Amino acid sequence: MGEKKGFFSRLVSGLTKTRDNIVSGMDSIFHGFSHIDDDFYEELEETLIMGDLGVHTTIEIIEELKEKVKEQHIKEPIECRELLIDSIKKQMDVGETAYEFENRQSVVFVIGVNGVGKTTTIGKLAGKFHAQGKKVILGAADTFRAAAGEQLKEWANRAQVEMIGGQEGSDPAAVVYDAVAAAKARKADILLCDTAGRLHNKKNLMEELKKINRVIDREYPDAYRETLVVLDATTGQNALAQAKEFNEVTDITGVVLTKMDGTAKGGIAVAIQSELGIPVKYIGVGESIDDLQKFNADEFVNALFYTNDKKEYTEDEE
Ligand SMILES: Nc1nc2c(ncn2[C@@H]2O[C@H](COP(=O)(O)OP(=O)(O)OP(=O)(O)O)[C@@H](O)[C@H]2O)c(=O)[nH]1
Repeated sequence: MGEKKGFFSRLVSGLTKTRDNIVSGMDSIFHGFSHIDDDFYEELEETLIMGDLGVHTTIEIIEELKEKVKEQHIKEPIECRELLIDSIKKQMDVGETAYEFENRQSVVFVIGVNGVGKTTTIGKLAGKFHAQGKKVILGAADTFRAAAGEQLKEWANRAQVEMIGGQEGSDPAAVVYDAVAAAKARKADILLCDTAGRLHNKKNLMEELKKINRVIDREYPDAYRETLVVLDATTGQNALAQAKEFNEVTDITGVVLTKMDGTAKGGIAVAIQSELGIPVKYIGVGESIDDLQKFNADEFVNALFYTNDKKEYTEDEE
């Protein structure tokens, strides 16, 4: 394995396509227009929407830009660049992102539809926490899909953590009950539960999550709760729609955005934080166990727009 690059430079290289999609388009508008007019705003708007920032967020960003241009008597299109960057950061502001569950005795529910990278993400999280010396248990409560348990077991082995459950067709709440018993018996720090992600039947999903929650209320009341929804960044607006639907079913405390390596649709991170007010807590940047990073909105925007700035950010856990 090659030497690990710093967080910032890895982000910079991983976001190449997203940058090409959003920033290059914007920069050619800034340079292509000689003055600020309606066409200029329209083209910018189109670029941001095409860049997956979301219609609602884009409109707010453009409105804010128009106000600032007026207030500050700005004449040159290029002067809008910094204003736009600030505005995107402001849209993404969801306050400080809490990772309390990492340092408390906790139960983490991981939800997401098939194929988004849920199992991989759980494996990566388990590997990360295990490497930090934490005791981790995996609860294989996605019992609906055939082979989900086996796949999770492979990740449990890779991360060197114990997995409970995994039998296709068993009751998810029963798996969680067993996993909680194991977590208590082994004094686990973090219980990571793979939970189902069937969105086509929201009512059932809601009931299932409620039932699982009741088990935890009863059996493990002191455990800190975290609910992460896993979304595939390459699906763009579809990921945003999924997040909205899951948020109607349960209280999501964070998003994991997978496949950020090499996608042109990384702008979806802006839409998620802006339109849902939910922090993206981690991003997946590859298929192997250490390809998961904590997400920081300001650094993300900086990595998109200030590519020449090769600051080496290092994550404390790395
Ligand atoms: N490039 C890249 N691929 C990823 C990432 N995360 C997951 N994948 C790949 O995406 C595919 C689907 O991942 P899974 O973890 O199996 O997805 P899942 O959501 O658990 O899907 P089911 O098991 O079908 O429910 C696999 O080939 C993973 O290797 C990532 O961050 N980057």
